[in-house]
Amino acid sequence: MPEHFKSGFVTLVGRPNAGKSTLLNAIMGKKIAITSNTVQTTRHRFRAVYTKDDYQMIIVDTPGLHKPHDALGEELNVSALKALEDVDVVAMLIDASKPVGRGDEWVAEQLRRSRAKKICVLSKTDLVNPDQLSRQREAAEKLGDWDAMVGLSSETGKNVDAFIEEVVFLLPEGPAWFPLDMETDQPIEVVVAEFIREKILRSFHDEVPHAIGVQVEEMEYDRKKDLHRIFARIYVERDSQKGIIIGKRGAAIKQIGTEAREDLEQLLGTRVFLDLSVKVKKNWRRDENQIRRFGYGEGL
Ligand SMILES: Nc1nc2c(ncn2[C@@H]2O[C@H](COP(=O)(O)OP(=O)(O)OP(=O)(O)O)[C@@H](O)[C@H]2O)c(=O)[nH]1
Repeated sequence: MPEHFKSGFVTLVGRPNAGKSTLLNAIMGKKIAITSNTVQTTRHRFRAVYTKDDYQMIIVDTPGLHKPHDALGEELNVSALKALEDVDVVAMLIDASKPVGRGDEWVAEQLRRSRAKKICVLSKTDLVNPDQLSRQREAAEKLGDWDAMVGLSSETGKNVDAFIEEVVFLLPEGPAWFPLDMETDQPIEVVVAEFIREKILRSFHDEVPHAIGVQVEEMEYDRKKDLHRIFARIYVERDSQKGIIIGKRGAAIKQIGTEAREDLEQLLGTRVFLDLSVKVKKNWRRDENQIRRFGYGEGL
């Protein structure tokens, strides 16, 4: 290990949809976290490990802070607030294309309790012009006492390196906390289930928004065929939602399967056989045990 190796924990916070998961993927240079336009996509407190010759950055992606409506919502809030404790750097993302509002102020207020170094990230700069960006910068400066401020686009990659440099600058010296070749602390089954859930969120938007949970029931690798066989179950809360997910003559679920398989083949680096089934489980979101079984919220 080089003499001045740096290492530490970084957490990404911000209103739902601010672009936290997309930034995490941009840093990692590959898709690890799922993203979608549906707010509150992220249900896990998820760690990604980014290691280079002279530093290791452990990025904690948190479910967005928001007002809880049900048990799942409460779990997510607890995750988000916990993520602020015991980290070295907090990066607060503010969507450059949306007016700074009460939601951002509330998140910034929560940050004051944290002793971590603070970076303000103006995200999605590809969506605004320079004037809009500088107005946003002024509004963001008023929100907190920042150690650094970066405007970036995870979509185009602009300034993602500059953000990484700022984080590394603020990290303390220390040894690597995780194996050098490790990229995430999630069991592979959880990552696979999340990739499937992403496709459902993207296909249906608001029709079955948060009522779905995905669990991998079985996953095996066939070495001879270089093929993963994955059996996953999609849980919904109502019969009508089951009908929507399956679609006319199974068309919708087939489409989800095709899209998920493409991503999974990239993730796993093998061919994938994917079997999806749908099951109704009434009110699972009010059932803390079921939320933990899925591994959502703080259950991990
Ligand atoms: N144009 C543009 N869109 C972006 C950028 N970053 C994220 N997005 C989009 O913004 C939406 C939300 O991004 P996410 O990364 O899922 O946001 P999040 O903050 O993790 O969301 P939650 O899980 O709800 O907390 C997605 O549709 C992304 O594609 C960016 O740099 N430019």
